[in-house]
Amino acid sequence: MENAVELHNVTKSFKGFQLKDISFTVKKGFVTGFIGANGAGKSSTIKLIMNLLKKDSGTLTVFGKDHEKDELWIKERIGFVYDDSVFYEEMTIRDLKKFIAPAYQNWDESKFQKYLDAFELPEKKRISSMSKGMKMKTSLMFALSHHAELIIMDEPTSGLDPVFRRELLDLLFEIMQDQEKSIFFSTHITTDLDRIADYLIFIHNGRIIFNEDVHSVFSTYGVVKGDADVLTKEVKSELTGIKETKFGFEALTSNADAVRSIIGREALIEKPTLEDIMYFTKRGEAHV
Ligand SMILES: Nc1ncnc2c1ncn2[C@@H]1O[C@H](COP(=O)(O)OP(=O)(O)OP(=O)(O)O)[C@@H](O)[C@H]1O
Repeated sequence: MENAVELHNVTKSFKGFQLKDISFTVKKGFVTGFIGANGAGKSSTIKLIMNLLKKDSGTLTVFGKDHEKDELWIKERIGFVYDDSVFYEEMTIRDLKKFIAPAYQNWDESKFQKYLDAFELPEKKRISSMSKGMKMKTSLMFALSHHAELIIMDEPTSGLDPVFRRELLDLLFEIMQDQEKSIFFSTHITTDLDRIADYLIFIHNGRIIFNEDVHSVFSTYGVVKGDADVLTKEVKSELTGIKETKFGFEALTSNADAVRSIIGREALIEKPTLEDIMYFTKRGEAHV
C-alpha cells in the first residue's frame, strides 16, 4: 500500500518535552485520525510534517519525497487546515485569494466558487469578524480549491458546535469518495473518529503508542473488569492503568486475547472506547 506520509525515528526536543523516535505512516486513500491528550505532541508532529518546525533527527517523507528538500512540490499537493492564526486577520476572503490563488499551479477557480457558495461564506467580511466555524470553513475552502491530494488538519473540530462538526465530517466523507485523496487530522474529540477514520495513530507524551487500522485497535484492546483477587502477577503484566475500587478493579489491556485466555471466566472484557484507551494509558504512566 502506498503511503502519503512516512516518519521514521523522528525526534524533536524542546525544553521540557520531547517527541521520541516517532515512526508512523499515513496511508494513501484513507482517513487517519491522530489522537492524543492535550500536550501529547500532536501539533508539533504536524508542524514537523509541514516543515514549520525542524526535526532534530530521523527521516520524513511526503508522497515519497523528502519534506525539506522537496517542500515546494509537496506543499502544492497538501491542503493544510490550521487554526485561525495562519490568516491575516484584517483581510477578507477576496484579499486572501489574491495571495493564495497564484501560489498554486492547480488553483481551481470554479471549485473555489463552488465552496464559497456551499459554505455560505461572505467574501467581503474581515477574517477577524468571522466566527470560529467560518474561519475553519475558509481554511478548508482554500485547501480544497487547489486539488490537494493530502489534507492535513490540526484539531479541525475543536471549538465547533455539534451541528457544524457533523457537517464538516460529512464533507470530509464526501471528499474521500475520490479515492486518490488522503486525510490526516488530529483531534482529542474521539467521537469524531467513529464516523470517518480508517486508521488511528495514538500519541502519548511524545511517543507513538499505536498506528493501526480502527478494527485492529478495537479487537486487540479491551477494558477488563473483575474482582481484585484475580490480579495475579501474570494478569497484571497484561494490564495498564489498574484502578481498584471497593467493587473490584478496572484496567486496560492491549492484548485482550491473552487476558481472555487467563481470566476469561472470572473477569469481564469489554470493547474499549478511544477515551478508555487514552484514559487508562495516561493513568498507567502516572502509576509506574
Ligand atoms: N516551540 C516550542 N517551544 C517549546 N515547547 C514547545 C514548543 N511547541 C510545543 N512545545 C511543547 O511541546 C508539548 C507538546 O505540544 P503540542 O502542541 O505538540 O501538543 P498537542 O498534542 O497538540 O496538544 P493540544 O491538544 O493541547 O494542542 C507541550 O508541552 C508544549 O508546551
